[in-house]
Amino acid sequence: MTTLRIAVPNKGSLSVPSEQLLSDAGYRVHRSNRELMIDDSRNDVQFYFLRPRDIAVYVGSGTLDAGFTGRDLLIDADAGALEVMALGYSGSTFRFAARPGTLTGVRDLEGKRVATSYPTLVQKYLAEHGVTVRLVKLDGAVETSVRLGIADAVADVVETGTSLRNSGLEVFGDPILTSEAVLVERPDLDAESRAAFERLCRRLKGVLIARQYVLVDFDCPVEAQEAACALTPGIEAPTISPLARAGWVAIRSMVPRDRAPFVMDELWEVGARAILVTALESSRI
Ligand SMILES: Nc1ncnc2c1ncn2[C@@H]1O[C@H](COP(=O)(O)OP(=O)(O)OP(=O)(O)O)[C@@H](O)[C@H]1O
Ligand SMILES: O=P(O)(O)OC[C@H]1O[C@H](OP(=O)(O)OP(=O)(O)O)[C@H](O)[C@@H]1O
Ligand SMILES: [Mg+2]
Repeated sequence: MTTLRIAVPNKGSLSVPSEQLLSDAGYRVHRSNRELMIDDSRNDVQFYFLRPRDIAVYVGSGTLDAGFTGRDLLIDADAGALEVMALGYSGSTFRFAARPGTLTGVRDLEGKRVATSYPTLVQKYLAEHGVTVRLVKLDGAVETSVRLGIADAVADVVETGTSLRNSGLEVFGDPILTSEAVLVERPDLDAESRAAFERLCRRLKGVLIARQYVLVDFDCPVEAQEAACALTPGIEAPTISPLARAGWVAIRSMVPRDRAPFVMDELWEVGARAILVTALESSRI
């Protein structure tokens, strides 16, 4: 059995939720003493804890088989790692920003000084739009650069927008990118590693689906069965079981978590009773 070598962020926004996802998927990933590597031999996996920015470099070069990173970091690394699955956390947009009223679109940036810690991502976008700028490469706290006079605009990660507001800046133009945490793979996985990697993907997907859905059980008069199933089509199809009460059936189905309260109201309206919602721990769909 081959051992899959996986890169996990050692700090920053991606670190805790990546560890949580792996742990929920049954992997032993928790570091008690800031270990640099954990050998989860029961699952034939080794976890390497690396700087988020470096993960796509290790995976792109084939040194490690897979990794957890951000889509923006992946594109900025431009190292050949491939996005396989969006993971639904550490969401952000990547935007241009400047002093309010000074710039309105990407074309206004021609010849201007643009500060960023994602130079490759920004250059790629500007090249696609035929715009040439003077890039100012910074390590962080990019928003401060305009006030200090080193740049005319910034290109940076925006989550809540608080950092921009606090620096007196405003986004302009279209979003450069919508980002979230992603699972990446090396470009040349061999057949044996691929089988192990696909097992990892199934496990992660199982947890992501369990987070997105709840299980809804309810009793339903036979004459309302069709209307109830239309409200709860599930992923495949609802399960219908006989009930020890003439004229009634029991129905079980998966419902998107954020829709559950509305579906419960609508089921009640069509005559369903004893409506129960249960959280899922994991799944294999
Ligand atoms: N509020 C946020 N600030 C920074 N990055 C965020 C935020 N929300 C989501 N992200 C995503 O997290 C990744 C950046 O992680 P990284 O660890 O480099 O920066 P960080 O979370 O700001 O940590 P630090 O600056 O403390 O090192 C990117 O994919 C980015 O899109
Ligand atoms: O839209 P917001 O919710 O304000 O989040 C986005 C900001 O957070 C991050 O900065 P961080 O605090 O990590 O500092 P850094 O720029 O030095 O990494 C990021 O670089 C943005 O500046
Ligand atoms: Mg940061």
